[in-house]
Amino acid sequence: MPKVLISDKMDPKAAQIFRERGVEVDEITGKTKEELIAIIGDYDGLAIRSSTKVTKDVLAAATKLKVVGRAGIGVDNVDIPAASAAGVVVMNTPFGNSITTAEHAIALMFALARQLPEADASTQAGKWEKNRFMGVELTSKTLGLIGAGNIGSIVADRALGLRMKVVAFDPFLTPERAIELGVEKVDLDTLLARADFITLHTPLTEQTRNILSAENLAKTKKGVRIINCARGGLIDEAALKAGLDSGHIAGAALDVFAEEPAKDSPLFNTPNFISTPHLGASTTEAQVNVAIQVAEQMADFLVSGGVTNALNMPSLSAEEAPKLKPYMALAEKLGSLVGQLAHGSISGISVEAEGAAAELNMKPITGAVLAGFMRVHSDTVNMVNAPFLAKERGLDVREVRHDREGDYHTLVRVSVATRDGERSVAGTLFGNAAPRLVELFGIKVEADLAGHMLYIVNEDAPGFIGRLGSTLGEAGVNIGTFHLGRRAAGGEAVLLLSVDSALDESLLAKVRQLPGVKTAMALAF
Ligand SMILES: NC(=O)C1=CN([C@@H]2O[C@H](COP(=O)(O)OP(=O)(O)OC[C@H]3O[C@@H](n4cnc5c(N)ncnc54)[C@H](O)[C@@H]3O)[C@@H](O)[C@H]2O)C=CC1
Ligand SMILES: O=C(O)C(=O)COP(=O)(O)O
Repeated sequence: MPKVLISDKMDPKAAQIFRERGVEVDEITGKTKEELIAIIGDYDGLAIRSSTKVTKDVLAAATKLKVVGRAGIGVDNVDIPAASAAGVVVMNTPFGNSITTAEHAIALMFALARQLPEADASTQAGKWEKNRFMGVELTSKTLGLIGAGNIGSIVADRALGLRMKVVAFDPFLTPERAIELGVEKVDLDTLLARADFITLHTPLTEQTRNILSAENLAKTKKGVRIINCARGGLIDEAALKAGLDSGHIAGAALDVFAEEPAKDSPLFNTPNFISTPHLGASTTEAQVNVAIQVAEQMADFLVSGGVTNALNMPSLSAEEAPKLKPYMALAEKLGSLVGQLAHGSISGISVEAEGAAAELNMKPITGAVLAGFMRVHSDTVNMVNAPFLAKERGLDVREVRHDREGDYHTLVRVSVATRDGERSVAGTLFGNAAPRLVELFGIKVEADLAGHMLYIVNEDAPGFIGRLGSTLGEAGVNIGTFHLGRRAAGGEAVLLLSVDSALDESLLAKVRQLPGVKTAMALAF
């Protein structure tokens, strides 16, 4: 039974769903990195929010880990390249808390416009300072939206409802989408110069880090009010403090900080500064949404191989997964076979699908081919990291679907480009379930690829099989299955034998000395 650790506070629905789906679950929150490292080796899945940092060290200790599920959106607390390299799928729940977070940004905008926290504190202190608090109206003001994705779009919609004008800076926002949203697409400098309020809704990336730098803050309109419900690193906090102190910035509301938990920020107690402790996603509704979604997605993956909302792997629905499973087993075996047989530098690999296979989602099939192919050289390769490793190694990967009718109802062919030309192997599924090799380097042969195997290329000549049988028998090697194929009578023949024990080099050397043998290799699946 797969086992998941929930390491951040999550709605109880998550644990309930895991259990209902046959996944064992432990909820242990508030662990330090060292404490997490000490226990993570026991788990197949890790369900987190923003507190748990899934670093390289944590991943290195997570020897069984297959999936990290983020009950929320931002995944800047997960080292995704390290997870990909370790073959761990990283998923998030991209929509479950977007409305809630957009509403928090709007709440902070109102709070800034009317100085609600200060007015509240003053009133409850018995001061009744009616003349101290003079707000601004939102109607007709310009809201500058940095990032017009899911949350930014909802913020824009609500702001338009408040009769604000919305200008948006987002390099990926198309003019058509801007029209659909009712916002004006502008460049960053224009936004900075025109906005009365600025709200940030981008992920934290190398491009967005410090997007409101000292230099950019200096370009804002005097009296601007700034809201950040996205990520702390987007704003230079020292420059923000200076802008508030000088009065250039009329107010700032931060839900997120460069360093969290933020316990003694220089911004604290600055007039017109409001803060909340990363509460953007904290509503009952959003937390139930993300808890259910993350648990469903992780259970799908751990129980049936379905992949949804993964950031480092193509999607594979829970309905598709069972259909694709035998194909992935076939693909992995074919990848492994070419990986073991094709020596020397390989510059490209192509995966072709014919018949029923051509109707399927090919990405997982290709991932499995690459995993099988590269696992020959490294034990840590799997479906998740194989495409990344292939890219890193400059391997040219192609996918081809044929709609022609072939000899088999379904066929997957894997070809590699080697120095000696293209080498290809092909396989089918018997009864839609059992992987079977049907072609090896242009020779028709039917074989299961399983366990220890002996691969021989020889000149087809009478008496060879008997001599081979005796050689193996004398060495105490029992033959399980025996598959033979040849180009033409008396021509080159291929033999694939499954044997009950591993073959050692001295036995292979003896086989190579048999008359007519060109190649003899041990294979393992
Ligand atoms: N405070 C909180 O509790 C929460 C914070 N968040 C944060 O909000 C962020 C945004 O969430 P979504 O809208 O769902 O993400 P999204 O991916 O739908 O939208 C992000 C937008 O930012 C844009 N973008 C990327 N690079 C940019 C750049 N250099 N300049 C301007 N725009 C750029 C993208 O094109 C995209 O449209 C998340 O990445 C997360 O960090 C999300 C949920 C809760
Ligand atoms: O979903 C996100 O990106 C968030 O920042 C929400 O964070 P949280 O789950 O509340 O720690």
